Amino acid sequence: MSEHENDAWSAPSNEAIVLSLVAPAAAGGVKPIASFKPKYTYTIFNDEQIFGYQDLRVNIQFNASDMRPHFGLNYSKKFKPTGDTEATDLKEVFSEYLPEVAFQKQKEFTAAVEHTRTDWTPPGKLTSTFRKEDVTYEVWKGNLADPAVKQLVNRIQVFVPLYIEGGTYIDVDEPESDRWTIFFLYQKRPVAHEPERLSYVFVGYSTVYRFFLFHIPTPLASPSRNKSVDQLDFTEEFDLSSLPCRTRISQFIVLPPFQQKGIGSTFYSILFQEYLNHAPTVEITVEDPNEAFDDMRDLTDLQFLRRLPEFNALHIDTSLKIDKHGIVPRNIFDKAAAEVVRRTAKIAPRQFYRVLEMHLMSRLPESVRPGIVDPEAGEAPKGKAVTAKPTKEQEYEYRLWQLIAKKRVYRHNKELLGQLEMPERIAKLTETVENVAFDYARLLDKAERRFDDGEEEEEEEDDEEDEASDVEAVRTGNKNGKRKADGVAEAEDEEPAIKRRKA
Ligand SMILES: CC(=O)SCCNC(=O)CCNC(=O)[C@H](O)C(C)(C)COP(=O)(O)OP(=O)(O)OC[C@H]1O[C@@H](n2cnc3c(N)ncnc32)[C@H](O)[C@@H]1OP(=O)(O)O
Repeated sequence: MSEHENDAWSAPSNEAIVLSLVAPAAAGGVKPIASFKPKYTYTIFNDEQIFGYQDLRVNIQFNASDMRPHFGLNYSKKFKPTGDTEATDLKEVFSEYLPEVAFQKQKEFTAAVEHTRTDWTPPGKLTSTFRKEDVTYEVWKGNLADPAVKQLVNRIQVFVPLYIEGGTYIDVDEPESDRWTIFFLYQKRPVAHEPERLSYVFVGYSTVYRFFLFHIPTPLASPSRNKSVDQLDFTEEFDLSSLPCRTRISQFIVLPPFQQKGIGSTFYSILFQEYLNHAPTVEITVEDPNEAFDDMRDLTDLQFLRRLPEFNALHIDTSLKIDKHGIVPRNIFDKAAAEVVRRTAKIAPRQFYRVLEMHLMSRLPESVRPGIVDPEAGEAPKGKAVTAKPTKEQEYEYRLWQLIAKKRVYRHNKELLGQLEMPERIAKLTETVENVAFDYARLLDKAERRFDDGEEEEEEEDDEEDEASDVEAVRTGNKNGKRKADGVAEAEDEEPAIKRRKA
């Protein structure tokens, strides 16, 4: 087949697939509430192209409440098989991603939507309610071992490959499925033809996994955690869920129609609060976050930490004297006090110390505080007031801040650094810390704009100190992605790799 003919029968899958949330219509049948396109389809279709149809539309409808899916196809012409070439069997392709119920007849789907129980509620337990723009949202929490939770997860997992780059399905049948907690986020909106009645509309969800901690960190947060697994008496009956654990947010999705409204940030804060109050959780981590999630998390963590007086009390000790050619002092800020805040806040070390750096940077005198300047483009600082020339003391404070950042960046990239010659290292570290500062300035600017507009009122390392001086460097650096800016994308924490199994 010629390239031209091939093109005539190919459709971009990101365009051809249309997802929609539907609800019962007043006059019978179903009506769409929201329609949206996938972001990624490369794990499903080579080159994100579907072969064999003209005017193709793949309609994946979901009953907005229980998320029962329906798979439908529309096209004007289908390619007639020639030799080994035939149209992609779309039903077969999607049967790997959608549960069987999706392939029932449209009539059956419509009847099921029409007959959704009026008292239907999401599975699990209602844990939180909040309002945004006069709309009520509810967060429901359930365990994957609950069949109703499992059924709903099976229906919505298709959003993972469609919206999370590199995201994989969770194995709903794994023997220890009870280690998964699922948070469902729903909107409650009035039914069009019965305004006094409210119905549920699915907005997003998050999956959270519990890792048992085999080594209990010190100091212990409470005497009840004063056990390691070796010390437990397995002849006694005990509740495994009471063991100290690290809680990891694995997948987190807000569907496109609900994005950019502050809903994701609120949902994340609710999850975070849930585990702050959960005694066995020692640390809350996130699995392989992307940049959008990182931004949302940085701003939310910063806002949360700034509410803690002990965090606000952390400062750069400008009385410290540093020797240009000596080692970096240990206590440019009070490390012991910071560690107490970190453990109380249950934030993983790398995330906590990044947010602390960002906060300390925001407290630098304006004359030396990095602004939103692209160090590569050499732009002028955006919106930065023209300030007086910094004093020597101010410059010294800024140098101390740089040392904090350089030390952390260096430590996280030690192996790579070892491969560079000293002059190259110095240059790379300096450049990377400039990029980190640029990224912090970008985030602080967002934080200022977001938290000043009243939006929030709606809401209810190892001990080893390296002796790196500030003349050392990292190999990689990317000005916009902080993970890249910090060099190697290292794991946020260390834990047994027992979770991911593709269904
Ligand atoms: C661990 C993981 O799973 S990583 C993968 C994360 N998930 C994905 O990438 C899946 C697809 N994407 C999503 O699900 C969502 O986009 C998320 C979860 C990343 C973010 O959710 P959202 O609800 O859009 O977040 P939220 O609205 O709080 O913040 C996003 C933006 O809206 C802005 N915003 C915040 N509040 C408001 C508001 N009230 N009005 C308008 N905009 C707002 C924020 O400042 C932010 O701006 P930015 O894009 O410049 O950073």
